[in-house]
Amino acid sequence: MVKCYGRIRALDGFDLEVGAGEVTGLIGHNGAGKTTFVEVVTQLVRPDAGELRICGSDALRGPRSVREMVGVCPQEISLYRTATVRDNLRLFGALAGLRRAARHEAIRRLATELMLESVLDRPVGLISGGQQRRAQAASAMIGNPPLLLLDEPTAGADPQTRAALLRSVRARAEAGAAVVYTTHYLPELTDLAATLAVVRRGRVVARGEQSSLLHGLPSTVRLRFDTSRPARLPPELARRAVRENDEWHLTSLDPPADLAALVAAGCSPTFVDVDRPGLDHLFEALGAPPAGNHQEEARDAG
Ligand SMILES: Nc1ncnc2c1ncn2[C@@H]1O[C@H](COP(=O)(O)OP(=O)(O)OP(=O)(O)O)[C@@H](O)[C@H]1O
Repeated sequence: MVKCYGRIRALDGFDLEVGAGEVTGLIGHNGAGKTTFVEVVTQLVRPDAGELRICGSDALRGPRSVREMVGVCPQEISLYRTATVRDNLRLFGALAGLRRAARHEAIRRLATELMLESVLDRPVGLISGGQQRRAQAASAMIGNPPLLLLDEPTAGADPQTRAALLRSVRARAEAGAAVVYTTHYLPELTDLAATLAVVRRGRVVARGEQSSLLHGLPSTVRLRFDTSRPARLPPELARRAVRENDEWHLTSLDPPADLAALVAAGCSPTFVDVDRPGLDHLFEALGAPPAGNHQEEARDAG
């Protein structure tokens, strides 16, 4: 798929397939093209080239019913602020083709699932940001669409809101929905057992299970030693270690082996913790520019 804005190639050969029941984490730096992809799938933006298939049907040229197969939770809250949460959900339920009784039941179920019962009859503009996020997610899920697109649904959410949203997303995937989940936060994708699609400069540059994409990337082993005696790391480890205040940070592909080597050299730490490789390591390994580098992305695209 291709989408250009003047000289910027926001999508430049973007190719992604997500199976029923699969949660795919769409990750990438700011400006990589994630939101543009979501906008194309929800038909807010028309691509310059490419095709979009939803449940096997051509969504760009097909009937409206194909477009109704997508539930979307955009980055910005897009509910009617003066209407109550219940009325918003009724409207989205009707748009998704639910009849009155089914709508009523779906609102009851989602309100429980997303902890919205106490605010159902309050105007959206008067509830908290976290409650608005949950209401937004409920509006995307109400018709049980086979494809769910969630663009940073937990941005700014407190732990309780985050947990409720993640539970709901998992339940939708277990019920068979294909879910595309955009986030800058890898632990959420671990909680969702999501596969990853790493986006860079308008295309998917890495795709697969988290474990396989993170395999072979180094961990950081954090070590502290008895402050009364100077730590003497074996030279092979010292080359890979940096000191930060009272901690040593050791880059390691095999933390157990490195710890064994430390102890064998008579250098026993008083504290050990291992930071597993995360998104930063993955981006680094893929050679992406530093986070938030809009200008570089835009310039390189031009
Ligand atoms: N309407 C538009 N007009 C011009 N350029 C645009 C428009 N929308 C997006 N772009 C450009 O397209 C590129 C991709 O933007 P997009 O918003 O898809 O990135 P993103 O991966 O969603 O970023 P973020 O993580 O910041 O949300 C960027 O260079 C952006 O500036």
